Amino acid sequence: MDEVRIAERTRQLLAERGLRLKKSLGQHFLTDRRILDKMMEAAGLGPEAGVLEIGPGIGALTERLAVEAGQVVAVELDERLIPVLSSLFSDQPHVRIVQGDVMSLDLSRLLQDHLGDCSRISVVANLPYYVTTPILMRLLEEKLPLDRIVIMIQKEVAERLTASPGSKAYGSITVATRYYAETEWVTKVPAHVFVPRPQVDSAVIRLKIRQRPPVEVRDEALLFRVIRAAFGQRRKTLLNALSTGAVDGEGKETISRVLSETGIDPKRRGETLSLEEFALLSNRLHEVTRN
Ligand SMILES: C[S@@+](CC[C@H](N)C(=O)[O-])C[C@H]1O[C@@H](n2cnc3c(N)ncnc32)[C@H](O)[C@@H]1O
Repeated sequence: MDEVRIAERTRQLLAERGLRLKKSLGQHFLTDRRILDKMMEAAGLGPEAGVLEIGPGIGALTERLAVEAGQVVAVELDERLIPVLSSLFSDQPHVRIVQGDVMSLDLSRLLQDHLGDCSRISVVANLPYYVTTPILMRLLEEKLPLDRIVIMIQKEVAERLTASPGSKAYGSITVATRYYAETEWVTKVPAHVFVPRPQVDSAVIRLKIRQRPPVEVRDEALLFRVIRAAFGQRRKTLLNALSTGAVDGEGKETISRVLSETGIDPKRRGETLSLEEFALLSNRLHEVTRN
């Protein structure tokens, strides 16, 4: 089906059910088959693969996942969409629809209950934009048994997640994400392929979850505090940004010593540091402040 026909079908389905879309829930439905093709290619599914979809809407992506994956569990917050989804997949027992908020559900349990028999599990989703970052950080920080995450998100956020050190888009979320996953750009998605059309462009990115972090870190929580502090005051030098007490109350003297011992120029700005340098810094800080 081409884009215009899918868009028509989407509008018709919504009209038949008397559904008015909720902007507050980020309800923009995808109508472009070629974008779905690219998402499927990036996800590399198969009969042994299980998929968690977040926000199935009226099932544009779910229909493709049902064909390409062995098991699918799709979590939708909007109760009004559940009957639409249930009737669409009533004869496909390998697709389970769960009503709930992905931010409060027990995801580890959900994956175990529905996808426990799959040899690998991916998240594939066109995420609601108002809650993209919290969802992504939850998926990563909980260390769920995931292999890949293929998500459509706001283009600016995709640029942040795939940015290089020193670039304008590089931020604390770039570094934090890199600790858990290898992040790649898949494709840009123009606003006109959605019904209704959002105000911003989107993009699809892929995260390959790492078996183990690429750097050795003594204290993960401290690493993330250092990253947040360094980016919290982007205009300041590293020495000044980290000496405001934001990292465990440490003052200028300790921070200066740690920077000199790790060979990191105190005049650099936080946004130029790589994950490896943040790890070096937080490990040294851990040693110095522990003794
Ligand atoms: C951008 S739409 C994607 C719809 C569909 N997957 C598509 O591609 O056409 C996001 C969907 O996420 C749902 N949603 C919003 N917040 C949610 C949450 N906290 N938990 C689960 N689903 C949510 C919305 O109701 C909406 O259906």
